[in-house]
Amino acid sequence: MFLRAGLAALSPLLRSLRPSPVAAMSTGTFVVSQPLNYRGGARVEPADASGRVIATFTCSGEKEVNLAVQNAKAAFKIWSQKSGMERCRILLEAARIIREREDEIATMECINNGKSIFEARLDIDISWQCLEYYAGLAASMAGEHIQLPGGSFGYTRREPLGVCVGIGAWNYPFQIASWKSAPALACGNAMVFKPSPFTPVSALLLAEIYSEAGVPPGLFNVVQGGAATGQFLCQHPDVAKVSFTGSVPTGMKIMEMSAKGIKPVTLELGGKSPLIIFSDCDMNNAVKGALMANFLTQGQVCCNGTRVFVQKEILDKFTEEVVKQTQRIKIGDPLLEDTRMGPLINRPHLERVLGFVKVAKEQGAKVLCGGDIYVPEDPKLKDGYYMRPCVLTNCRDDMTCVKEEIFGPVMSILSFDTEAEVLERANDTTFGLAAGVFTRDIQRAHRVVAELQAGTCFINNYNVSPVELPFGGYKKSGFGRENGRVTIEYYSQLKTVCVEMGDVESAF
Ligand SMILES: NC(=O)C1=CN([C@@H]2O[C@H](COP(=O)(O)OP(=O)(O)OC[C@H]3O[C@@H](n4cnc5c(N)ncnc54)[C@H](O)[C@@H]3O)[C@@H](O)[C@H]2O)C=CC1
Ligand SMILES: C[N+](C)(C)CCCC(=O)O
Repeated sequence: MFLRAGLAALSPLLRSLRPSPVAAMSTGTFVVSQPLNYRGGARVEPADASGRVIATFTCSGEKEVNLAVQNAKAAFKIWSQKSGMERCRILLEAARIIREREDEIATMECINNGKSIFEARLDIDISWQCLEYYAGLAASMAGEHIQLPGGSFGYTRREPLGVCVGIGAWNYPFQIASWKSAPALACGNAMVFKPSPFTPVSALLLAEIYSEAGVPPGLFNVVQGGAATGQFLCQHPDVAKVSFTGSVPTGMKIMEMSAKGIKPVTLELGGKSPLIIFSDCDMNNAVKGALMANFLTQGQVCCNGTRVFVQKEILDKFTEEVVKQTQRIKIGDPLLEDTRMGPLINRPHLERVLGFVKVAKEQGAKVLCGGDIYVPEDPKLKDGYYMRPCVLTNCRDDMTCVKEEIFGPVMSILSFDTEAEVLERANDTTFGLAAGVFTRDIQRAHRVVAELQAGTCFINNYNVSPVELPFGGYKKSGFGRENGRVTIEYYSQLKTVCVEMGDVESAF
């Protein structure tokens, strides 16, 4: 059931883990027959005899989760003893292999998720850059030395946490596995990663690449499954930390389970981010920014700027240009070079997104383009989950399409008069993942982002993600950060060592 959904754009079947070379037209079929768990440095079938079979993979149960954690514990003993430089070399080698195999991995990701091959390549670039970045930081992880009276002193050691769990969403499968594992491994941890059951195949490639690069067997393991498998992982007593990307309701459950074991969590959850376009913006860039903020990965992006606030003076011109460019987006077979939008992740999600458009119309919004099913000319793709990207206008702040995360290609345009007014409206949400502002006035740009309640803000661009910059949310969009130097702190702990150089002055 799950797997069919993830690959439905091309075929419900999976044939071989290595995709056949892609010519001008997609073959439309893809079948995986190799095991999709990775434990102790090799592909394995889950040990659970009674596991529930979903398409071609078996959900991992408690026994398999235990085995994966045991393998990770054993590898942690070896890995955590290595110097930062040793870890750096291996991570750099893994980054090099990803780069070398970029086309193969991108093709796999495209089939895995349905995003265009063009975008999948960008995801793979960001992934190897993330490994390179944390490889570079591995050797500089250090504590401090603190002088105390009488020649005594203290020092701190930055130590790994142990076995970390990564639980991924389906929108950026390979990238999420990289964003979680690269800092974890750089800090000396081991990881058990559970991909979304909708996109199970690409994390395995990362596991094999880590092994090929020289990590000890068991350092990075993949267990397949859904909520039940995720729960076994979160509740496992030997798991030291959970890093999660997904929806707010699941994030709450993860936090609850982790609380019982006093485990730190990183939560990268959803959003309903504002993008504010002032009348003094560079119009071309603002229009491009609005498309970047809404239509990557078929709009299924947590940090998308889906509430586009446009200052009244330029509303008509901006809207006209956005609609023109949205209508030009090439939808279709994601494996073709000129495609920019593939299918949504599965049928229920497509119906959910179309449902949001329907409600928007009922509540008075006007559909300027798209918002309906798209049937590609290629007969092999006619049952795919395609929809045309949608631009809504006449929106009000109280409409469902403006309040709730749609997670699809639906942009809501709202108009505003003043800076103070737009700030209040932009912040009037329980989410706080990202926000953006387009203006030529630099004072205003910085003043506005200082007031925006969001963990990641963009000035005069949107949805770029250099790995050097921390990424994460405020409010219900979660906490903890991914990427950037700060993430080292989320995958390590500080030990204080107090050293006495004199005699013990006893109170007794
Ligand atoms: N922040 C983001 O990037 C994402 C947000 N979403 C939002 O969530 C909605 C639903 O998408 P889903 O894939 O169903 O997200 P989800 O939050 O249910 O699942 C994300 C991951 O958590 C796992 N999981 C689910 N329940 C769990 C539990 N009780 N314990 C441990 N792990 C558990 C899933 O198997 C998956 O690997 C989307 O429509 C979208 O609104 C979805 C994907 C990514
Ligand atoms: C790469 N980027 C910034 C477009 C999205 C990354 C966050 C996500 O997992 O949705």
